[in-house]
Amino acid sequence: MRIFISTSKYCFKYPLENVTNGGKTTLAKNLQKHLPNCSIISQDDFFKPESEIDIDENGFLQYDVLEALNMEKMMSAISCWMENPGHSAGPAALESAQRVPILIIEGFLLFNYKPLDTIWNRSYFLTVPYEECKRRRSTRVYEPPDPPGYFDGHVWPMYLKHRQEMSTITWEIVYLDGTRSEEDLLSQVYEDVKQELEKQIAL
Ligand SMILES: Nc1ncnc2c1ncn2[C@@H]1O[C@H](COP(=O)(O)OP(=O)(O)O)[C@@H](O)[C@H]1O
Ligand SMILES: NC(=O)c1ccc[n+]([C@@H]2O[C@H](COP(=O)(O)O)[C@@H](O)[C@H]2O)c1
Repeated sequence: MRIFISTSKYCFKYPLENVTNGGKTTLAKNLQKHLPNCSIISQDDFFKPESEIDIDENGFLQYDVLEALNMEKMMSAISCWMENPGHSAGPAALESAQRVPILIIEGFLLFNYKPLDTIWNRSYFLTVPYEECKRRRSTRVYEPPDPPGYFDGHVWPMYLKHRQEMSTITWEIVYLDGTRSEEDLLSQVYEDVKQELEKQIAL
């Protein structure tokens, strides 16, 4: 997850990322309930249609790679928000930390996409162990649904590859244990965002 809080003076953006089913959508929505001028952009909304997804030698659709996503379209959505952050923000927004526009970008492949590198206030990465991730994934139905063997044959190996690529990242990422309760995770990130807001407002 990445969070971006914005107006021309105060800009806050927060990316939130994790392995599939790590809980980023849940956390982003919980945060939105507590942050009055908060928008969410979800990477999941930018998957290409099935007909444009590559298939590997095992017949698995290659959904867990950047090429499966229309990232240009997602960047346009982010630019759009930045040009006009938070629909309800007027000049009064700048006087109150509560009303400062905030953008949360949540996705499972954000940190290895170079154009997104520079624009964040804070970056979060939710982790969950293999067994828990596999268990949570088995309860979800995607369109198209996962065929047998998909988690071990595509999803998890792609996640490990992505984590490997992340080892070269130099900016700070806050790692969150995705097995903690929703309330705990919300409270940690909310406090963090509040502090960041107060710091920015004081500048
Ligand atoms: N902190 C948590 N503890 C236990 N289960 C969780 C937690 N957060 C989310 N979940 C569950 O995990 C599944 C995936 O959550 P979701 O937020 O959609 O993950 P993601 O967006 O990372 O794929 C859902 O069934 C959700 O209820
Ligand atoms: N939204 C879609 O079109 C679609 C289709 C098939 C699989 N998926 C899965 O979505 C996952 C990413 O989303 P989550 O992080 O919400 O689980 C990927 O692991 C991918 O395999 C999405």
